[in-house]
Amino acid sequence: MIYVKWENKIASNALWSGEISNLRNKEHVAEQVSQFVKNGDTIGIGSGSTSYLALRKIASRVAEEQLDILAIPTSKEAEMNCSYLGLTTTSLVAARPDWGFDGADEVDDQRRLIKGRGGALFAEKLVMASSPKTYILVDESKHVTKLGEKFSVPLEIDPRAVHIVETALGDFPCEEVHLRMAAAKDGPVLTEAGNFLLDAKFHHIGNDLEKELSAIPGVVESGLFIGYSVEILTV
Ligand SMILES: O=C[C@H](O)[C@H](O)[C@H](O)COP(=O)(O)O
Repeated sequence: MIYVKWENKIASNALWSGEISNLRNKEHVAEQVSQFVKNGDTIGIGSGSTSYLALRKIASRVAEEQLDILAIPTSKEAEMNCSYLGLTTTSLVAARPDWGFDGADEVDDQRRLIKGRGGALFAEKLVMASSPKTYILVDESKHVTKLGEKFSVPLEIDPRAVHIVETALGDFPCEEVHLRMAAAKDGPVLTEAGNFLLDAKFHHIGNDLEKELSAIPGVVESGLFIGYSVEILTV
C-alpha cells in the first residue's frame, strides 16, 4: 500500500486539489526549489500537493548528493511524507528553519495569502513565522486580483467557541460561514490539535483582518497570511 496520498494521485494521473493537470510545470518549480537546498540546512516543509512535489525533488537531491538536512514538517501528513522519502525531521521545539516552502490556496499581488484547504494552517503559520524566508509554490489558478474571491478564509477554533466566533463574525464584512464537515467520517473535521475549522467568506480582506480575527476569543489561528517574508514561485 502506498500511504502517501499524493503518490497515489501521481500514480493514477489524478491530479490534486487545484485540479490543475500541468504536472510538468509544477515539477519545474519543484526542481527550482530543490536547487535552493544546501548541506546543513533546516527546512520548513509545507503541506499539500504542490509542496509534496518539491519535497520529492529535495529528497532525491539529498539522497544523490548525500546532503545532511533537517526537515520541520507543517502537518502530520508532511511528517509522514518526510519519513516515506527518508528525510530526518525535527520540530520547532528543537530548531528553527533556515528557510521553508509551502503551497497556497490564493495569492494576491501584495503577496497576501489564503491557506488551509488541507487544515494545516496553524502549524504552517508557526513554521512560516519562524522562518526568515518561505517560497510559496502556486500555479496561475491561485493568483487572484481580490483576495478571497475564490476561497473562504479558514479559521481554526476551539470547539467550545463555535457560537462565540459565529456571533463575532457578524461584526465583520463576512458573507457566510460554514463549519467544515469531514468527508470520510461523520461530523466536523478535527484538526491535528483537536479543533474545528470554520470557513468564512469575506466581502473585503483588509490588512488588519488577520489580527482582528485572532483577537476573537476561541480563534486559534486563521488561514490569512499577511506580511510574511514570502517569495512567490509560479509554475
Ligand atoms: O492546509 C493546506 C495548505 O495550506 C496547502 O498548502 C494549500 O491548501 C495548498 O495546497 P495544494 O498545493 O495542494 O493546492
